[in-house]
Amino acid sequence: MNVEISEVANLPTKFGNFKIQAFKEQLLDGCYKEHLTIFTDQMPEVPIVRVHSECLTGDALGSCKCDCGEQLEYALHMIQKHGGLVIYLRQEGRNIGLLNKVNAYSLQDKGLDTVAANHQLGFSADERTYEMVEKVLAHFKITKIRLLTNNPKKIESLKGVEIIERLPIIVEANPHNEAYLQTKKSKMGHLL
Ligand SMILES: Nc1nc2c(ncn2[C@@H]2O[C@H](COP(=O)(O)OP(=O)(O)OP(=O)(O)O)[C@@H](O)[C@H]2O)c(=O)[nH]1
Ligand SMILES: [Zn+2]
Repeated sequence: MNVEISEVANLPTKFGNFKIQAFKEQLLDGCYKEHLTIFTDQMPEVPIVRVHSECLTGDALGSCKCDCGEQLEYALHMIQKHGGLVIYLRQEGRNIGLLNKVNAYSLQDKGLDTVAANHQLGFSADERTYEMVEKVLAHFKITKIRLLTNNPKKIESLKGVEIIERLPIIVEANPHNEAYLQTKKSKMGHLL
């Protein structure tokens, strides 16, 4: 995997002061994906790590259809308090991309759930991979983590690191994401 790594820069936020560093992943087809790490100056020996997948609608637009935006805020808050890092992976729509995610949302408007909509479009329920996480953690010389997730598949998929503890990342449901969260629990095995 060919990865270009940026310098470290300061990022003051409403959650406190962080550092950021970008990782540009060269893909086989000549395209690239730019990921971001957001981390604290002080890092405990076993830091809290959140592997967050891009959700433009949830992270930036305040969408109520999912729990992504609130999970990101929770993660930044936790990391600011206890030390650690967020690995923000550009795997929009569980890696089907923004255009396909909007098509999936359109199918959900017609009654399909989040998994069935992906299948209808010819994708699996979750198309993400996590090789980048191994690369990032090696860069930070992190070998043991406390992982913020409810997703058992994510825990299984992370290689090259010892997950000392899983920390739940549960945010309150709302009328728009109740069915989505239920599907994540029943069809994708999320620990909700
Ligand atoms: N294809 C698709 N992607 C979605 C949908 N809703 C959210 N996403 C994407 O799902 C990703 C987040 O995954 P989640 O399944 O919510 O959570 P997770 O990261 O697997 O698990 P946690 O670590 O517990 O949060 C982001 O990339 C979102 O863009 C949807 O209805 N369809
Ligand atoms: Zn989302």
